[in-house]
Amino acid sequence: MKKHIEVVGGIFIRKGKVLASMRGESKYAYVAHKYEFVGGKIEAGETPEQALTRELCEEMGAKIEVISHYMTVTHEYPDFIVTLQTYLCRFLSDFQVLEHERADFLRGDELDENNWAPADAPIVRKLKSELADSKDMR
Ligand SMILES: Nc1nc2c([nH]c(=O)n2[C@H]2C[C@H](O)[C@@H](COP(=O)(O)OP(=O)(O)OP(=O)(O)O)O2)c(=O)[nH]1
Repeated sequence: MKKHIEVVGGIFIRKGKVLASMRGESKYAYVAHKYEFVGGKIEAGETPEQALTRELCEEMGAKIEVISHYMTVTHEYPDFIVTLQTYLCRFLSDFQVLEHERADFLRGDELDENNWAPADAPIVRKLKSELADSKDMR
């Protein structure tokens, strides 16, 4: 049976642009050099919010506020199954790109699900349509 992992990702929107962090090399080719939401695996005993706060400190040296749940998807990869919970967040401090290959703030019209980890595609599509439609997301 495939391993099922629980992952949390933070969605940071600034001036209508979404933070997209690019993973570097990976033993799984389908996520290598793809954009993802900054975050990682939820450890035993952690809430998703606690995991996000810990991961943002580790990966970006940042303090954050978790605002609200955005969307959860479950996706089956060739080697494992991931349930990815995403939350809208905001930075309470500066941040640095410590563990990713790069990080970019992308406009809605620059969000292309093909550049993202495959599990993220439905979330990227929702963000793209909401950024196009609504001023609330800005
Ligand atoms: N962080 C993150 N991971 C994602 C996303 N989409 C997606 O498929 N994943 C996958 C890639 C990884 O295989 C897995 C997350 O594991 P990870 O390696 O980042 O977790 P971690 O930071 O706890 O790392 P580690 O302790 O295992 O080294 O989930 C996403 O948007 N954000």
